[in-house]
Amino acid sequence: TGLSRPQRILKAVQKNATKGNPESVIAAIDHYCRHSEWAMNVGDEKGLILDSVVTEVNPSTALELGTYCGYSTVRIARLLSPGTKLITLEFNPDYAAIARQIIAYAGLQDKVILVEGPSGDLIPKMKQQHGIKSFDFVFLDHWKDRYVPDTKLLEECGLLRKGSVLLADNVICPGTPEYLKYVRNDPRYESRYFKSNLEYTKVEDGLEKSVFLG
Ligand SMILES: CCNc1ncnc2c1ncn2[C@@H]1O[C@H](/C=C/CNC(=O)c2cc(-c3ccc(F)cc3)cc(O)c2O)[C@@H](O)[C@H]1O
Ligand SMILES: [Mg+2]
Repeated sequence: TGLSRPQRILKAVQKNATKGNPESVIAAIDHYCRHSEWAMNVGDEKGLILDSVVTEVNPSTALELGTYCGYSTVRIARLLSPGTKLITLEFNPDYAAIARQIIAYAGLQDKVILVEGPSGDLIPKMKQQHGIKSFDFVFLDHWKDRYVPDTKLLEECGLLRKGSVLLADNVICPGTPEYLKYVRNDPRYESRYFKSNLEYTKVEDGLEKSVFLG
C-alpha cells in the first residue's frame, strides 16, 4: 500500500535537503508539509519559539518526549553546545527508524540519543542508563494525555531541578487542558503561554513554558 507519511517525509528530505545541513532538512520538511501533506511536526512558526527557548536555556541535558519523524529533534539538537546531548523517546519503531535517518541526514547523530520505547518505562531508567542527574530542558510533544503523568514521573524520579524548563506543544490544539491546569495551579511551576498557530495552518495553538521552582 505504498509509503507511509513518515517515509514520504524522509524522501522529501533526501530529495530537497543537503546532507549535513540541519537548516536545509528543517526547510525541506516544512516545505513538504505546507505544500504537499500536513504532518504533526512542531513546524516553522512554533519552531521559532522552540528555538528561542532552547537558545535561552542552552541546556547541558535535554529530553524530548515523542520523536515522530525527528523534526523537532533536529531543531533542538542543531542549537546545542558541543558535548551536550538530546535524549529523545519514541515508542513506534517505524517512526524511530525514519527519525534516525532524518537526524543522520542532518549530521546530528552524535548529539542525539534516540531511545525506542514508552516514556513511562524509559524515564525511570534515565539516571542509570544515561548518567543523567537532571534535565535542564524537556520538550513534551507525545500523546497529549501523557503530559501530566510523565511530568509527575520526571518529578518523582528526581529528574527536574530548580530552574528546569518544560516546553509543551499543542496546549490549545489538540489541547492539553489537564496539563495546563497542573502547571498553572501548582506553585512549584512558573508558567507562561506563547501564542502561535497549529503547524502549517491558521488555527490557534501555542506552547506552554513552565519553569520548575524546585
Ligand atoms: C505512551 C506515551 N509514551 C510515549 N513514549 C514514547 N513515544 C510516544 C509516547 N506517546 C506517543 N509517542 C510518540 O509520539 C508521537 C505522538 C505525538 C502525538 N501528537 C499529536 O497527537 C499531535 C496532533 C496534532 C494535531 C492537531 C490538529 C489536528 F486536527 C490533528 C492533529 C498536532 C500536533 O503537533 C501533535 O503533536 C508519535 O511519534 C508517537 O509514536
Ligand atoms: Mg505537536
